[in-house]
Amino acid sequence: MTIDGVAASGKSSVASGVARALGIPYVSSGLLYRAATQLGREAGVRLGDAAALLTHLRARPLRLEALPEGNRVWQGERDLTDELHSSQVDAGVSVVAALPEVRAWVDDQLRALPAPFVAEGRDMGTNVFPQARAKFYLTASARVRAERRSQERPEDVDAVEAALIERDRRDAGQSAPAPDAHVIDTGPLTLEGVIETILQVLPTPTA
Ligand SMILES: Nc1ncnc2c1ncn2[C@@H]1O[C@H](COP(=O)(O)OP(=O)(O)OP(=O)(O)O)[C@@H](O)[C@H]1O
Ligand SMILES: Nc1ccn([C@@H]2O[C@H](COP(=O)(O)O)[C@@H](O)[C@H]2O)c(=O)n1
Repeated sequence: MTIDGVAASGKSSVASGVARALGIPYVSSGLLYRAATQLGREAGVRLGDAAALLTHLRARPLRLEALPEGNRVWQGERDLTDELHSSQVDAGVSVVAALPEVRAWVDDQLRALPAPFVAEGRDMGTNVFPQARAKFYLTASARVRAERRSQERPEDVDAVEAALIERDRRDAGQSAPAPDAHVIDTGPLTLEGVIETILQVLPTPTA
């Protein structure tokens, strides 16, 4: 199944909860875009330079570890995960994610993972796993999302809201609900409420 949605709509928290209830892993595609961005920044590669970025990424392959409590990204023995949710990465990641070559690099890694799993991101239901048996798309107002996200960032809520709106604008080309997705406004719901809503509409597995 797939869970897509706008920035900070609750995708990874919800995917983790749903996956745990189902006893399967979840995979956070955004982490791979974030890792590509962070590694490009570190190496001084211009973020819009797909060829230079991919040469750099292919020389040091990444591994996405689909832990139920939170995915982690490794490069060899180095765990990059805790560096990937900074405001600097937030600000650069949409440039990297707009590159078709980087999208193909991420999609290949996701499609190589052993099923079943819950995939979360922007285009999981539309592009990467169009055959998924259940698809969800999470939304909430920018203000609600900023109030939640500002608990996790040093910036104030207005600055967080402006950054979320800008990231949504830049991501709009690859972030849309699949025609067969259930769209859920998480604004009035608790995290547990969103997870429960999804579990209730999941189709029963057929024999
Ligand atoms: N329904 C909800 N009610 C209250 N808080 C929520 C809800 N959903 C998510 N949150 C909180 O909002 C914050 C953002 O959630 P999360 O990181 O899961 O979003 P995301 O869509 O994966 O974000 P990003 O797009 O930046 O990766 C977290 O602090 C999470 O606990
Ligand atoms: N399927 C996806 C997932 C992510 N992106 C890009 O990565 C950024 C970070 O993703 P988060 O889920 O961690 O917010 C996001 O802003 C997109 O630019 C994507 O393009 N496709």
